[in-house]
Amino acid sequence: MTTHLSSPSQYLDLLSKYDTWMFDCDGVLWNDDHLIDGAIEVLKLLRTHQKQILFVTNNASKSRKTYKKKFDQLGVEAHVDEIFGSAYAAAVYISSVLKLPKDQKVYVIGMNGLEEELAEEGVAYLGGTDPADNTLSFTPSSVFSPDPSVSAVLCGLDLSLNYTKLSKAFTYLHTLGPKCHFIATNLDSTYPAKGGILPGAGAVMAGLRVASGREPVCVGKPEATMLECIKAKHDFNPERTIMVGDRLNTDILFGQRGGLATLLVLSGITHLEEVAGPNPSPIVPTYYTNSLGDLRAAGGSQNGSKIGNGFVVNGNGHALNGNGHALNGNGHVLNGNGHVLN
Ligand SMILES: C[C@H](OP(=O)(O)O)C(=O)O
Ligand SMILES: [Mg+2]
Repeated sequence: MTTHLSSPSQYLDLLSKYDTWMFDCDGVLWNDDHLIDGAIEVLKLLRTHQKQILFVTNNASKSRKTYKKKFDQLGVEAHVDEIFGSAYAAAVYISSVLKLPKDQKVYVIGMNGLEEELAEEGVAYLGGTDPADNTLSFTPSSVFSPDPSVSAVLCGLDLSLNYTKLSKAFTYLHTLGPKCHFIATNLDSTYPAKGGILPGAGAVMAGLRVASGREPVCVGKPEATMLECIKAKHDFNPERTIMVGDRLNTDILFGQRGGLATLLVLSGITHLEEVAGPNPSPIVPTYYTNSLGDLRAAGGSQNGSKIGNGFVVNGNGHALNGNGHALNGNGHVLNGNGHVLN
């Protein structure tokens, strides 16, 4: 059973319940470079309450360092060691879980964020943003001769996807068979962009999955690898940790599998009907609300200020009714001492 958050006291309750707040990025903090209204204020509110903040994104287009620049540009306080992306998770997986021998290489379908994280982890790679692979001209007669040192194919969001990359990645998977690891940064079918949605990493690698007949190992949400990367760097109590996301089959499932509470926001991929019915998803978040900005109500917003859901709140964070009387979480009118008026 999920709880729809709608009153200041419910948001306040969330603040007291959880010490560690893990945030998905696309669809929660921003859509492309368009900040979600109130996101900055809520993150500041959480930091003033000494909450542990972590960012957990499936978007493999940027490295942690490049994400830090995006946070800075958007005015969102974030520290590199708080940022976990699927590009980082993929590099750690290859170096520390697969323990790919140093003389072996990874063929990459992906962007420079993925290459930066592989390089940081000392993983040799080819493909990716190499100009020789980023060409639209292809000679179908010639199947290229694979690099004998390649023993893994890694696929992530690639805005420059083309047939050359697809055919090279396929050739490694097809000729080497099970000896060639097939790894996906994430399988998101789409991602939220300003004004709509666009094909995600899952769509980028669909052709490779069909042609090779193989399913990749996914390192991004909802899989555990990302949480293992976080645990390797940060201590936190799962029982007092909440994962905030916009996609049920990645963010919310990731939280559930990690034993975390989950808060779904409707500012990205998921629509209200998928959580409130009439035919809700079997993936049920602990809580849901319209947008991260709704949590401003937990901060004792300035008297009379509007918050998410259209509530006007007083200085104690209590919503006001049409006559300016404060209400509790159940909508009962409170007296000046916060007691319910009979
Ligand atoms: C949508 C996803 O990013 P996230 O929502 O995990 O930040 C992605 O860009 O594939
Ligand atoms: Mg998202």
